[in-house]
Amino acid sequence: MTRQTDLFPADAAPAPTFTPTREAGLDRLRRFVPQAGRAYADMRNHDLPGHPHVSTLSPWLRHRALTEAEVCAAVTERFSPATAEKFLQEVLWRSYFKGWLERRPGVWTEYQQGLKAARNRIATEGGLRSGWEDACAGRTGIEPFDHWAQELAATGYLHNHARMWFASIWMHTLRLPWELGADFFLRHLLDGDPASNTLSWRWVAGLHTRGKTYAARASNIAKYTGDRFDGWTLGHKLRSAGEVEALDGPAHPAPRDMPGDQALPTGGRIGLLLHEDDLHPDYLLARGLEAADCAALIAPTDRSPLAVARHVTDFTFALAQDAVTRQGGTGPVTDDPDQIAAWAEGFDHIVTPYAPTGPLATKLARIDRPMIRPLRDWDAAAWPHTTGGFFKLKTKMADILATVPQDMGA
Ligand SMILES: Cc1cc2nc3c(=O)[nH]c(=O)nc-3n(C[C@H](O)[C@H](O)[C@H](O)COP(=O)(O)OP(=O)(O)OC[C@H]3O[C@@H](n4cnc5c(N)ncnc54)[C@H](O)[C@@H]3O)c2cc1C
Repeated sequence: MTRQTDLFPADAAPAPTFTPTREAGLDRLRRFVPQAGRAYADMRNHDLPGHPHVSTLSPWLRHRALTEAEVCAAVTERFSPATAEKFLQEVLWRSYFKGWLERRPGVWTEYQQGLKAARNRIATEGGLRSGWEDACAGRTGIEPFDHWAQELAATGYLHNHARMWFASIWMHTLRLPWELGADFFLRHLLDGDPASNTLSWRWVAGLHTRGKTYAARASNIAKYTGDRFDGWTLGHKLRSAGEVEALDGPAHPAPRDMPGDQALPTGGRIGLLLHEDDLHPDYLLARGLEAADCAALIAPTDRSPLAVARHVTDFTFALAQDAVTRQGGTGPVTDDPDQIAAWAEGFDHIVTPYAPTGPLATKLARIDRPMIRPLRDWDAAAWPHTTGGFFKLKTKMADILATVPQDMGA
């Protein structure tokens, strides 16, 4: 998936690879843990070749092939929560976005409508279309931006700081609709997530924290990329902070109620349906689930109306297959809800992890069959505090970490 070009010199540290198994995720976690304390707090903002200062765990976390609880457990076994606070907070950002969107599913629909409108515009506005094509292909002439576009397409991953700079340049300097940028990310990121991606793009646009936008600065890019890019030239190409304006949009909808937990059935033949949003049924097994078989539903191609990168579909499929195999399952691993419906006929009950707002939940809803959807303790603890800003959730970190043993089924 990676390629060598001027932007990927042969002597640079190799890009991380993402093997689609839980074992590979656990191995990445074991190697990262010693760095999750002060080293992470000091260095996490540096976007350097090989990404040595961050965990690169997101492709596994996004699909819950590794869970937030077990990642936090591994880190807090080594460091006190105070020493690892920065890292633990980043994991909580994921829970914040997942809960925020779950409580306001209309924002996902609004994004999809915005994307449709933006695609209509590129069908009729030639200038916009070529600007969008150049941005996706990494040929805008803005050197770091072009590098990140190519890095994303080649590796399926971008550092958080690069994502922020990229999104800012996309909408504030290139003046492209933010929804097209969010779509470009979703089509290529192995960790592409309806909540983290949509809400992060909205945050850079000034739509999440209303009126507060993020401006990419040349000096900041130069500093945190190890001076790989010429900051002086870049400074003349980027719109300055004073020229960057927050976008306007409708007010946030009021949060809907928390989803309830559901008890496991006490008898009958049970089929366990895993899915791309939760591939590790540790909490269900700990609650006493005894399933006769296991299958998995995925929806990577539903991330976008455009073609989703092959590395995304392959990764998602293989990770789901790995999860079913680990459970000794013989059921289908598929993006076809009809196949799942046919498999489900062999059982009295279907149990499936609660699926949050996004393409998978939409697909799951097309299966005309009642399902039991237990909620993870982690989500049950975090999501009630996602009705406002991140700060509210951050203050609940100790309570959320307290759910780790139940969530992991320890
Ligand atoms: C415009 C934009 C789009 C993004 N799109 C996605 C996306 O589609 N999917 C996704 O998982 N993350 C997304 N993020 C958040 C973040 O960039 C990635 O989670 C992070 O870079 C993943 O790399 P890592 O595993 O090395 O992170 P680490 O720094 O090692 O953090 C550990 C874990 O914490 C979580 N995390 C860290 N930072 C954030 C954050 N800012 N928001 C939410 N969760 C976070 C991730 O699960 C990550 O694996 C986006 C950020 C921006 C600015």
